[in-house]
Amino acid sequence: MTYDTTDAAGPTGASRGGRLFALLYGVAAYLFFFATFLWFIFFTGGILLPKTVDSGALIDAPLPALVNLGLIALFGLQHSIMARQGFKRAWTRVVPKPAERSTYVLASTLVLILVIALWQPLPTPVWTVTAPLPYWGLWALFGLGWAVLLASTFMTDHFDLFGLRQVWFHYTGRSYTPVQFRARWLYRHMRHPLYTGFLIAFWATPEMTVGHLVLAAGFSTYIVIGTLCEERDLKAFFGERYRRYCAAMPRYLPRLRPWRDDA
Ligand SMILES: C[S@@+](CC[C@H](N)C(=O)[O-])C[C@H]1O[C@@H](n2cnc3c(N)ncnc32)[C@H](O)[C@@H]1O
Repeated sequence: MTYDTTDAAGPTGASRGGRLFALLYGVAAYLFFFATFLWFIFFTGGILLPKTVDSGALIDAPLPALVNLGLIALFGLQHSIMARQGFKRAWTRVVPKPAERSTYVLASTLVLILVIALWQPLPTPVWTVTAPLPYWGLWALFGLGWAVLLASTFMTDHFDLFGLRQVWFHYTGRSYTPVQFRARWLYRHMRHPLYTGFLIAFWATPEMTVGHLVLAAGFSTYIVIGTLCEERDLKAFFGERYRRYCAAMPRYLPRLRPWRDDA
């Protein structure tokens, strides 16, 4: 899982210009992702934008719900395939290793833009909450979900997750070291707080439509499948300690008593 950036010819043999280019590429991919993700939050909440989960033009396609499910499947396939070790080995013959994660981030951003742009609104109401207390409570949960998600990225390694740490190490001539197992803050109470944040944000809405339901159910299904794949990889990578963590801690719902590794 490490790659050497300290050979005699310079980090991975790359020139200073090449390393600077990789760094700028990584930063650009990160900013592009972040802006798109903010857009996705507003899209999901149906806030301010002309095209949201519940509005915008229909494209000329039969069964709009199938178009939406296809978009979510595309998102899932891109995420799952590009995260596999075999794919990474093949892919890094084309893309320099230090920029591999940034390229993943860039590809994810492009697919997310496709989801937003081609999403088919299905505005038939499923539930509508108008009483002030639950109405604002659901909006608060919506905000809480995204906040938990963002905060969780900093509880493992935000900068590694989005490829910045990799291009920075490359730029400064340091060898890459993978992020170690972490169980701090929310991760001391549950295994997947980031995914819990997603689940809360997708389902907490005072106005659930058929289109929003397809979004919430589709992405929730992907999250469950993605969790299983991720855990399989993490057990192989982190070993016995992660197995103990899985055996003791719940996946998505917090356990009050924090995790203690007594081994
Ligand atoms: C999108 S994040 C989701 C993390 C976690 N599944 C969650 O929902 O909070 C996926 C990355 O987090 C890393 N990761 C997950 N759990 C971790 C832990 N306890 N310590 C360190 N890294 C972890 C994985 O290696 C993976 O690259």
